[in-house]
Amino acid sequence: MANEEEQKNHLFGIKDLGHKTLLQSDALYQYILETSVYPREHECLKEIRKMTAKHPLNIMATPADEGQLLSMLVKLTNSKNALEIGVFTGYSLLSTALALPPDGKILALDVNREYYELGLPIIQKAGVAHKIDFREGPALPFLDEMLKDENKKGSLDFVFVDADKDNYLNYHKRVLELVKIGGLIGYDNTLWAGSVAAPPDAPLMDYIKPLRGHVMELNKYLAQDSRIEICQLPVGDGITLCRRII
Ligand SMILES: C[S@@+](CC[C@H](N)C(=O)[O-])C[C@H]1O[C@@H](n2cnc3c(N)ncnc32)[C@H](O)[C@@H]1O
Repeated sequence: MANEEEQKNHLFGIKDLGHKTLLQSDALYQYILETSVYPREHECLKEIRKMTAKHPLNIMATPADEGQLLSMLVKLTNSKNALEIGVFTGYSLLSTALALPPDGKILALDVNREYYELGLPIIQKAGVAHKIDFREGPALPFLDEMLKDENKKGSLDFVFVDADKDNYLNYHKRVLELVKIGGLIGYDNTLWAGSVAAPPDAPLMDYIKPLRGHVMELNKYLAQDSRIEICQLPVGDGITLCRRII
């Protein structure tokens, strides 16, 4: 029978992991979803989530707790002009669009319009399609075009990047010029299924392996970039929030 100190340590996961952590099990994650996320999830977000769950690439979808975080961040920052890179069927896009004020705008970039069109009827039903400017194509050249317009520099309040991980550093260089001082950028998947902390020779899934180095390089870069303040959260697959300070 464990003594009181051991029981306390076990409860908080300190004994097993050597540090404080909350998410010790899938059951705890389900608890968060069922207690704090799903009861407050907009009906149309539920609909996109359930429709996307049937898609063969459903692993790409932004999870509902992360959508809730994005919504909170958009509101806390009083964001009006947003950008999303990597739309898929639109869960994070709809979360953001719903959180923006009635005259808010979000530019949404994705190489694949077909994914977006799966969620579009639901976005229209939610009454926020007028806030969205969707553009099909690779994001980098689009950002380069935007940067040619001096008026676009510093024009964004909020950016969410959730696309090709090997381009995140390229996105960072550009997006940091497009976001205003005090604006927020969220980079998704910065824990990359936990692989960033795995030993170099650990067996990794095929889609994880080739991009792990890029995610680790991004994390190092963001940590030393004096133009931003950062906060890496273990929500979803890891999201690093960057606030532009200069
Ligand atoms: C992880 S999914 C995005 C998930 C989405 N945020 C959600 O809420 O479900 C990544 C998306 O990035 C898009 N993508 C990949 N490479 C891209 C690129 N170079 N430019 C723009 N979009 C890209 C893919 O088509 C895919 O829809």
